[in-house]
Amino acid sequence: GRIAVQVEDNVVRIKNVKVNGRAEAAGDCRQRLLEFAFDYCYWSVNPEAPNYASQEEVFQDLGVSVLAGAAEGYNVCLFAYGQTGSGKTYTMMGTPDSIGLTPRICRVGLQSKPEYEIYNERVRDLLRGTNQKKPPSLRVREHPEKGPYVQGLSQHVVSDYKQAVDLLEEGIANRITAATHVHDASSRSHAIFSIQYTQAILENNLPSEIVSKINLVDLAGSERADPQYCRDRITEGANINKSLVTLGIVISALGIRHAALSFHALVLSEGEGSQSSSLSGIGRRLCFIPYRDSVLTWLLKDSLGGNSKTIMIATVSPSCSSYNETLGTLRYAAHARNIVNKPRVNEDANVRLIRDLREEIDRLKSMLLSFSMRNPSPSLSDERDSSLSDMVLQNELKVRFECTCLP
Ligand SMILES: Nc1ncnc2c1ncn2[C@@H]1O[C@H](COP(=O)(O)OP(=O)(O)OP(=O)(O)O)[C@@H](O)[C@H]1O
Repeated sequence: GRIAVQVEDNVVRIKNVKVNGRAEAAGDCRQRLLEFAFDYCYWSVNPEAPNYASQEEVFQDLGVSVLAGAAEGYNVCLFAYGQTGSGKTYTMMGTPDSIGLTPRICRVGLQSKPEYEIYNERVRDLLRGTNQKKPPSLRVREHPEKGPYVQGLSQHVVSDYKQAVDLLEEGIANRITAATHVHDASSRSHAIFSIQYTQAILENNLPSEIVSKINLVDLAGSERADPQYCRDRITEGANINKSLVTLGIVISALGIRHAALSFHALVLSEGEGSQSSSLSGIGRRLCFIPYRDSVLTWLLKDSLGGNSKTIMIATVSPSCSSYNETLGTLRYAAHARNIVNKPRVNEDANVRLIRDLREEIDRLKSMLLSFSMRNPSPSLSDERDSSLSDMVLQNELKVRFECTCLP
């Protein structure tokens, strides 16, 4: 078809087909070009074009920041969303001649690698190595601190790139088989590659570990995530892809919540406290985030408004014939930009405790020193001295005990 999309720097423009092609009617104020700005925009239609973006360029912009975030100790999530055939799998996995983000990220270093898919709200382990025709579905549970996780998912330790890529290929092969078992195309399932990135470090001469999680998500085609679906429709029919609809609702709700909180902060700064507190109460009620309405959003809870640095890749077809889908995807992505996450470094709890206790010991020791300098007579300072010395001793014992608990 004709090309309806243009990319210039970080702006995507789409020709409004409802206006273009018609003579400009008097009083028709609809825009001929609809514009969306993002952090990065890539054009990959024609390799000869001067602004053609290669897989390497996308990796340098996005993959490197995923690895940098994980190295700093943050959880990171990168997910691809878009219409069927628009290039999600190409971007996330690539082809043998043009490898995508996931194998490039694996190249740099990883420790263990569960891989699973969500199909029709059921989670299946793609690396269990079972010959069963229909692999069993796994349960999703929620840990009070670590968040949602898949119970019983297999973990695979890898020591080099080849092992990682072999696992990746096994998972992709199983994903297709699993989907055909239930008479549907591969794009009807979401694949999540979860990498546990573990760094062994020495902090203050103590061995410690920083564990961060990288989730690389190749979603099913978004054409079912019609914006006209309302929450009630989710419960209708077993074949509706609940996950993508809920993802859309979660993204919108998070955007609204952020806008409501920003408005609340603005009103507060203008000194209208009582009015603003009732407003924030309404905002909270209106902005309930239905993460648990689908397995996908439940598992990605941290990546959407939680403890994670998250990148959303929206893939679109440049063709006029995909106008509605492309516009829908760009609008979803524009909503997703409003989400504010709260990432924090996953510090080893024992190491943090030891650091606090050591700081306390130093503080008590300096108190002891200044006290004995101010009171040179031993009889005066004896009592105070001994209680401070006791505290120092107790803390030193605690530090020794915590050190023995470290891995
Ligand atoms: N930027 C690109 N350059 C070259 N080929 C591409 C590009 N994007 C996609 N393709 C090719 O187009 C076809 C469809 O892409 P892909 O499988 O990645 O779509 P998808 O969005 O994952 O679809 P589905 O939702 O059905 O899984 C593939 O053959 C892929 O190799």
